[in-house]
Amino acid sequence: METETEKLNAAKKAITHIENGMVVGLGSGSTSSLMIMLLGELVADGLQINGVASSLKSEQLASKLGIPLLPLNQTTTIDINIDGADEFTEELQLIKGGGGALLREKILAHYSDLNIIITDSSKKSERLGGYPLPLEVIPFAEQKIIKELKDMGLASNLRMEEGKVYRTDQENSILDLDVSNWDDIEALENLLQAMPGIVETGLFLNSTDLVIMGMGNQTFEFKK
Ligand SMILES: O=C[C@H](O)[C@H](O)[C@H](O)COP(=O)(O)O
Repeated sequence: METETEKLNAAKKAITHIENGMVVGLGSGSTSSLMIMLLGELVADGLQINGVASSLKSEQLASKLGIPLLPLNQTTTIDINIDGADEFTEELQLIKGGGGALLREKILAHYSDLNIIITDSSKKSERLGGYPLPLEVIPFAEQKIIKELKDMGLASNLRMEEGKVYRTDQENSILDLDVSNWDDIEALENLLQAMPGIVETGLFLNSTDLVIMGMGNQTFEFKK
């Protein structure tokens, strides 16, 4: 219950950054869903914005609430992008993709002028790796990638859902990688990005401008 309040308070704070006429990136996950619901209320009250969704789930929720949506390719700019995270540090580095939406989320973060992350207090960490790192991989190569990662000393699990291999919005697989013993996270990102078949990683190392974290009844901000 407290976690829900923390998420909601962070979402409330984040939407104060949204102004009339903006193009708004809509993140994915439970915290982003709260933000989209609040945004839906503002739109119903007359706020004029266009959203760009980072997942089919967020797209469906936003459509249901009457938030006008644009495909990314039809935008000239995304003024603000509001999204959640699975883990963050005070250096504004993140692990994302617990809900499998990391690829589109990373694309939106790249093309946005301002990136705001909203979380509850359980997401704050001294160093990344407490949460398994999601990797979006091409199914064709998933077993090869699992083996190569194992040879690098990295254990990974193929994500499953209801007894079947989980599929992303792009019909790819997710490997959840244990990076808790890996010290140099930047070097790891470079290694993973260089492996054919890994489409994207859930490491968001340089894109975030502001993290708004709910804690109890308060919110705390971490910025660059
Ligand atoms: O793929 C999912 C996203 O990266 C989410 O933003 C992340 O998993 C956090 O989700 P939640 O707000 O539900 O904790």
